[in-house]
Amino acid sequence: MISHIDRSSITLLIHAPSIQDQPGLQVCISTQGKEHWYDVPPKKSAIGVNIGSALHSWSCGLLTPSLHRVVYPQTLSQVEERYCVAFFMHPDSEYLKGNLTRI
Ligand SMILES: O=C(O)CCC(=O)C(=O)O
Ligand SMILES: [Fe+2]
Repeated sequence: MISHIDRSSITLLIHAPSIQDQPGLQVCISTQGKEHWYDVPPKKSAIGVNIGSALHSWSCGLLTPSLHRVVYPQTLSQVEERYCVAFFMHPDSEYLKGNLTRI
């Protein structure tokens, strides 16, 4: 999966217990104009939370959306599949269209 920022407000990433140990998700952190990709270690009973572009916009840029990608783990055999359930929380287009004003 190519690098991207989710368009959601937040995204929840859930792995089934039997496949908790499947890596692959990487997050990008930019420092001094250079991109560094870090593995997100899978954690038992954890739910990953991504900030998407909608929440970035609502927060007037205060919250940074996470640039991420999935790289097929070299440790998995070719026949083994990787599973992740992603829940994208999207804003209702009838409601918020702009930024939230700061209080
Ligand atoms: O498979 C994953 O760990 C992340 C999936 C993802 O980033 C997406 O579906 O937008
Ligand atoms: Fe994503």
